[in-house]
Amino acid sequence: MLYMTNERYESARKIYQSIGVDTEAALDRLKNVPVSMHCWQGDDVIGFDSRESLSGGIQTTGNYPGRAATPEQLMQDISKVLTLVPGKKKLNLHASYAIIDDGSDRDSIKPKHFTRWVEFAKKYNMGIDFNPTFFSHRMVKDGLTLSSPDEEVRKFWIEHGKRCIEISEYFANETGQPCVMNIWIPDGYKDIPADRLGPRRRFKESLDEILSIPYDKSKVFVCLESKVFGIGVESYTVGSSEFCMNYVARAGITPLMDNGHYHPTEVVSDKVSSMLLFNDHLALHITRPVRWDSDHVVLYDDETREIAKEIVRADALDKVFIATDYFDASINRISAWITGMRSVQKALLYALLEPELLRNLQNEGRFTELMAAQEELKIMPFGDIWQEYLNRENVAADYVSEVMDYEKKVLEAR
Ligand SMILES: C[C@H](O)[C@H](O)[C@@H](O)C(=O)CO
Ligand SMILES: [Mn+2]
Repeated sequence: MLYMTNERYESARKIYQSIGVDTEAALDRLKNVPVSMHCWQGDDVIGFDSRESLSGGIQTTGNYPGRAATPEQLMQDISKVLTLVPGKKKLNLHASYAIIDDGSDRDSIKPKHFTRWVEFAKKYNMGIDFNPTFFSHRMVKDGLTLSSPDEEVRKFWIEHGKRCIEISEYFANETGQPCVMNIWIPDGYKDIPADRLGPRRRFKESLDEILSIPYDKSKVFVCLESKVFGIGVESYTVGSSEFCMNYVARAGITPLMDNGHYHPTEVVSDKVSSMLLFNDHLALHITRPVRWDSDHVVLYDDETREIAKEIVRADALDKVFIATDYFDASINRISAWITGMRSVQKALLYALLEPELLRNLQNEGRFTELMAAQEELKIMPFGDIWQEYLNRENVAADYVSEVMDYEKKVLEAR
């Protein structure tokens, strides 16, 4: 890896200054933007409660050695990742990562099943975000949870949702940071359904029941995540985009957009501005969809940059809850985490370094110059500013050798 000196930063700073961009302001802002890191990259979304195989139309492919199989191993791996990711982080947990020793099930989990996660988060000054887990469980019947025609099934999952709100509030109280609690259900049908309204009506009523419990809305931000289709659930998804957008608008909760959950030519970057005009907050799951898969490791690619640009241009870094969501078991999982987290942060830095000039060119109808300027920006000395950020955060640029060393010493011994 190339070693870059401070002189390179100084030179890059001046180049950005010449187009009206303050790199110091960008670096100061970036280090305070929380990115919520999903815990489920470390163990292929298996969790510690039911230990059932992964269901819900999502799939982790690959068999790279070293998967975290216990809470201790997962915490150990996350600790390693945290040393190699700069900036402010939150920890994003699924309910299936409860540490249970008393036979409790998902409809009866309690804050006490997460005390070790709270201790862990506090150690690293992290807030915790949370997700009820409506998959990989015996009470998923015919692929359905909150929309099931079976009342017993619905009741079970409604209780799960309620318990998760209580746990979210506990996380917020313990960490002193708000908890973003995201509801996503996998419910849907592989083939053409005979009734599309019924499941959606039942889902709506179930959500109403979950949200009927009192909770502090300044501490817990309940979100609803839509999806277009899942693996084996190709024809009909109960929690479609239209359903979720209408529901959040009516219930006053927060929309969550996962950029792997739309038709392949739709882009979330184009949706951010519309959502921000009508919502106080917007939550994002940043991922990288590839053909049928919604969950490849996030890269520093065009769409990730475009999403970041839209957030920054709208001056919405305080309104958008940014989280990662992907899982890859075909490569070193620690590296997958770091690559994805750093990619989001690089995209945010790129966005923070965008000159105001671009907007002016658009408003003045100078589209030829706008296109040329956007192309030129791509070859600005961005890498030197990123390197400076890593230096200031005391994080090594070359994470791969550290990860390989960890693989040899820790992962291979599992
Ligand atoms: C673990 C899931 O990926 C996650 O909770 C959900 O957000 C999703 O994106 C399902 O496709
Ligand atoms: Mn998601």
